[in-house]
Amino acid sequence: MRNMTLNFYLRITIIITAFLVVGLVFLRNYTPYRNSRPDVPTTSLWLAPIVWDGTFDVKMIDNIYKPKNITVATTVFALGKYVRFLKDLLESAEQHFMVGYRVHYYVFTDLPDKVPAVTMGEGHRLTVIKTAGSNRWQEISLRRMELLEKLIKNELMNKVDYIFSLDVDSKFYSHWGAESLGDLVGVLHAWFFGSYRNNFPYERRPESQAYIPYEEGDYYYGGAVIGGRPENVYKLAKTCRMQLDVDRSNQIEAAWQEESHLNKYFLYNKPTKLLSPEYLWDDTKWKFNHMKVVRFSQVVKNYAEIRPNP
Ligand SMILES: CC(=O)N[C@H]1[C@@H](OP(=O)(O)OP(=O)(O)OC[C@H]2O[C@@H](n3ccc(=O)[nH]c3=O)[C@H](O)[C@@H]2O)O[C@H](CO)[C@H](O)[C@@H]1O
Ligand SMILES: [Mn+2]
Repeated sequence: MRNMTLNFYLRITIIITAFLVVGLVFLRNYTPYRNSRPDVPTTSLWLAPIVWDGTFDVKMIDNIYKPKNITVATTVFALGKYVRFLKDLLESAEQHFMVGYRVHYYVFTDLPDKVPAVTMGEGHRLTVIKTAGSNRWQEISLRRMELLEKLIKNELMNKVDYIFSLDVDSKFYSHWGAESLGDLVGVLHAWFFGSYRNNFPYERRPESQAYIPYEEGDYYYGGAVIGGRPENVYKLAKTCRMQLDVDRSNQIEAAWQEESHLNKYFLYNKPTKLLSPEYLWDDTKWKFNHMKVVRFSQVVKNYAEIRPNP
């Protein structure tokens, strides 16, 4: 008799435990309101989403964006020896970048013959734009703002839905889709994410238009990824170009060229969407636990060998 009661209580306990376990698993996996990434900030202080793996559902995102039939223009600058990065960048982009959406790459180069023939996926195409080279890498990097401004004004405005400008010395390693789209998009620089703002390498000389005082600043944004709607990217590129012009006439060049001006711009014109360092990693960097996936990364390069000047 005593054994039977014990058995009975044991069974009840097993059944209740089973219900609890199933319930907890259900809550963890199926509650749409759970915070799936408690280990990282997923919004900025102005409530712009910060895109991390686990914070979005690709299928839901595609259901929203696919019917819109959008076109994403993507600019890449490959001047001088940097043309060698095009092959890997474009081939990996064709595997991972905006697959299933219309993409129009614009490759700016002084060496059009060296642009590799890469097979484009459906709806993807590429236009080469011949551009003058320079013997200063700083000049090449910062002139991107001016050329982007012109391209948008002459070609892209009212024609494409979104724009990305990407560094060429990079490679895609994993999915980069419509979750990255927004009105104005910036990326959190891998090396400075989580760092105190007085450590950010903003331009600190008040004589420069890119100046940011130590007590200001939200994030340090990478210059390698800029995105958004054409009218917003146009305003950004034009403003940065004008600030670069003022600096030039005052014979001052910001610490990190157009990246410094971009950071100043984003301080006063907050991006509406922030991409986590998953979208701009660095192949040389040690990975933290919160980095579940690397989508796009700067490849290892020998600066002395590849750049036209030190
Ligand atoms: C990861 C990241 O955020 N990188 C930024 C950083 O250093 P980086 O070390 O990434 O700069 P970089 O040498 O890659 O130059 C930026 C880009 O300019 C182009 N280029 C440069 C030199 C050259 O000879 N030919 C050529 O085509 C190319 O598209 C390259 O990707 O700071 C730069 C400005 O100082 C830019 O803001 C970069 O975007
Ligand atoms: Mn780069």
